[in-house]
Amino acid sequence: MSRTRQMRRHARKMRRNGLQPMVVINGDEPFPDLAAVVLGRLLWRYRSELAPFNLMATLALGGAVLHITHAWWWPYLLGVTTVAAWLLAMFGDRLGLALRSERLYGAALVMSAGGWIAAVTALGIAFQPLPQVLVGGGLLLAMPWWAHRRRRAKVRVDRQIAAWPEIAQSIGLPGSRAQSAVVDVWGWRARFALARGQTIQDVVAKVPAIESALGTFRGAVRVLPTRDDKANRFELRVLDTDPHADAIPWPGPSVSSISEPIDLGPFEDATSARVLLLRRHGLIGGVAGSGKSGGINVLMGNLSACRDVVIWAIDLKRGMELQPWASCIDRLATTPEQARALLRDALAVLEARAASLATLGRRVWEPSPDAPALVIVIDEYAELSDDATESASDTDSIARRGRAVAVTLVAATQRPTQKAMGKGAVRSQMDVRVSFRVRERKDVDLILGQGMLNAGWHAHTLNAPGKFLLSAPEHDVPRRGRAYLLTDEAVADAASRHHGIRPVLDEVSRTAIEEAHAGVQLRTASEPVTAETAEGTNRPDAVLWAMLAGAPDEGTPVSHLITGTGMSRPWIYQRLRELAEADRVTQVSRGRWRAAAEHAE
Ligand SMILES: Nc1ncnc2c1ncn2[C@@H]1O[C@H](COP(=O)(O)OP(=O)(O)OP(=O)(O)O)[C@@H](O)[C@H]1O
Repeated sequence: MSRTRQMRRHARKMRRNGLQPMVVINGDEPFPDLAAVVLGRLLWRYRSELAPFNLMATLALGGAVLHITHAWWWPYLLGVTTVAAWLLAMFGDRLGLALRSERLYGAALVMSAGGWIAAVTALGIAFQPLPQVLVGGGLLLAMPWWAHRRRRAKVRVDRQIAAWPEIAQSIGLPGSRAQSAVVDVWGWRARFALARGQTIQDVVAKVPAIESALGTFRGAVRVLPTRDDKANRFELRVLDTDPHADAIPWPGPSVSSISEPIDLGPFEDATSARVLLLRRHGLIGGVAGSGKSGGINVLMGNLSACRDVVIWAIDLKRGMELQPWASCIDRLATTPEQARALLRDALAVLEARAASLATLGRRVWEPSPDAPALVIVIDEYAELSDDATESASDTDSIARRGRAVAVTLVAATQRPTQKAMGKGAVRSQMDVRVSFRVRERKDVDLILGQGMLNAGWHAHTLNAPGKFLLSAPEHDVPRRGRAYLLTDEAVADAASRHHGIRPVLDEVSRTAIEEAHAGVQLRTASEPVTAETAEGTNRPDAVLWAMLAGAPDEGTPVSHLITGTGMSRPWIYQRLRELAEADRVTQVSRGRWRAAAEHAE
């Protein structure tokens, strides 16, 4: 056995015994052998950084050989390169190039490398200025590679994983080994296999030692069971940055359907706080300034991106909070009367849907763009129960019976006391509870449910706006989350993007509302409604018709129809479409409408 192999065996044995091997150079050992080993190690360790030089060398060698053996191949090489670059630019995301810039870089690299090798195949490696182009172009294209954040993070993780056997040895978990690792926005996570007899509890007990060995900040390491729940596996999450250190900008909607769980923001371990709202009601609580409205913005950003949800909203703070979403809200109530009418209509929808399901022999309403779920968002619920006390029985019925027919209530309030929540059972029907910071310990039980404070749900200790605890059927342990923050621009941008995809209520629900407005459905021309009589009834359809029938020759602008009826733009357009189909209204000019001549007053 050579001396080098003997030394390596010795070093391995020392490592097994928890000792660091030392390199001893003695006179007998040929120096070049050792230098080659060190060089080999360095090349391997820095292989990612050196990849551009590797590629350049491979291209030079490959080109030189091809020129000698297959010089006539150059047109094929060029063709293959062009197709490969195009495929990469179009479908590179399937190969893990998630960003457009990454795909374009990949395509540019393939095109340059392929173009160069085709040129060398045809003309030879010494043809001027091909060698200069290789070096210059290679260095230029290497810059983005060296600068790429995710690549650098991956290299760092690979090195930490490679060092794991030594770390495991020194913290008393010898024999555990890494199986896979991925880099994410906040850091990295890896799956580990444990040695015989070791348990996940052993690893949890070693978390501070792992943090020290990896050189992270305190609290950066989480140890979790793996998805398959195997007793001899664990997942290690390592955070490079504390996800809750700063406000977290909203990355955009996480859903396109109400049947998917909505991402409210990351938990401290950087996993997403995702929660399903379909067939559930939600309660959002917390003191003024704790971030409730921010939480509602995240919900609105996601709900408005769903083609199978119609959003109604009640905002008795004069629509201050929800007004920016008005273009996506099918119906927005900002006065107690409008709120009462809205809830009455929601109950009518609920009952009609229940009857329709019974007729069809179906148990639940499956939301789709043609039969959307109805989500009613109520900002500051206490104001509703103060100013519209008669609505309590409607909200109660919706809370108790809304689930099967996909009519959902989401209520925000500072303190959901029995008084603030009205007399009914609304609070007890809320399956999703989000608690932002509360003032007093006893408020925890008010928002999250009896006994939650003692079970460790300490919402009174949340220390920054937007931080929350989430209780839902799939979230039964207290974990701190931080809601994404939507700036005013993000709200305006999302509202204008989602405005065009908003669905309207289905036929069953619309008919139910119209029937609930008994006596004030759209009148025929023979029984016209005047603006005065219609206003007295506060019925949007009737007001709309009265405004159209009394419109001047140049028509009434849609903006006036919105203000007059108190309804949303989509609602107005839907009605105008229906009336136009029945030849009852005409569009005089862009955005101006009036009743058809024979119906006008
Ligand atoms: N997720 C968040 N991340 C960071 N900062 C936030 C977050 N949510 C809210 N804030 C900050 O806290 C301030 C108050 O938030 P917000 O208006 O949402 O509170 P609120 O609980 O709705 O208060 P109120 O009941 O008075 O309306 C905001 O102006 C914002 O600067």
